[in-house]
Amino acid sequence: MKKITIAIDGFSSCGKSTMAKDLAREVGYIYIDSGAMYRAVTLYSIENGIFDGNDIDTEKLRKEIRNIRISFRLNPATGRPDTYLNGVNVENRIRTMEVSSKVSPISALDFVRTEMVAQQQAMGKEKGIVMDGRDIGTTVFPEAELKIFVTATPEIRAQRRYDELKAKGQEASFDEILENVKQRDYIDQHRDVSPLRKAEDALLLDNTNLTIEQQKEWLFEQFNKVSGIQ
Ligand SMILES: Nc1ncnc2c1ncn2[C@@H]1O[C@H](COP(=O)(O)OP(=O)(O)O)[C@@H](O)[C@H]1O
Ligand SMILES: Nc1ccn([C@@H]2O[C@H](COP(=O)(O)OP(=O)(O)O)[C@@H](O)[C@H]2O)c(=O)n1
Repeated sequence: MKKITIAIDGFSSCGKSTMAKDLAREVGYIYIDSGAMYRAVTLYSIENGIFDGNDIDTEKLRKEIRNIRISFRLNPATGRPDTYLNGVNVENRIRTMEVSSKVSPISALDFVRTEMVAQQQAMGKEKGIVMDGRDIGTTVFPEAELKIFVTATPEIRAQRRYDELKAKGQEASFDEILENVKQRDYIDQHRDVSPLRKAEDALLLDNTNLTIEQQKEWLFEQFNKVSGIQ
């Protein structure tokens, strides 16, 4: 069967990467978490003096962006890819609230997006890829054969992220997470470059009332329909 490209976009913390990873593993495709790439650039910026409070030294980041190398390697213990920043595993460090609170302004910078989109398109050259993010169906792979746009209520999304952080033993406040989810949605939807929006040809999935298993089944059905006619 011919390999296709699958783009999964949508709002923060609604389950995009969970369904994308499951599908990729099942059908033997590559999975790329594009949000992890923006999070890695944000971590780099925090650790390299690019932030002064919430102010970003954009000129410094512009000079350094080409030296920020992001890659993914399978973690045999979890069976999932870990994110590497310049060769160092940063999977846990990119998931903190500090990174979450700074990632959307970094992602709004045009030169950051140009670099990340180029890296993402190179990763998907051979097809057989599932990528999730905010602009995959609109900008990174506008020709993707299967496009999904996922949403759920902000409260449900915040609860899911809260449960996840708690399960990992991280300090978390539900109110702070809800505020962050809403703030990121707003910035992501209103930025000038590649704002978060549903591609016209994307299928809409509201998974507020779906379990992980139900949404996985739904995605498989869509995959089988589309890949069957390629
Ligand atoms: N349908 C669902 N019901 C309950 N929890 C879910 C569902 N889908 C995903 N989750 C959980 O919600 C959290 C956020 O999911 P994730 O896939 O990381 O979202 P996203 O990639 O959209 O930010 C994870 O802890 C995941 O296990
Ligand atoms: N393709 C993408 C993916 C993420 N992002 C940015 O990166 C942030 C983190 O993405 P993420 O997918 O890790 O977000 P979560 O919903 O998983 O928390 C988003 O809020 C966006 O600001 C983006 O701009 N474009």
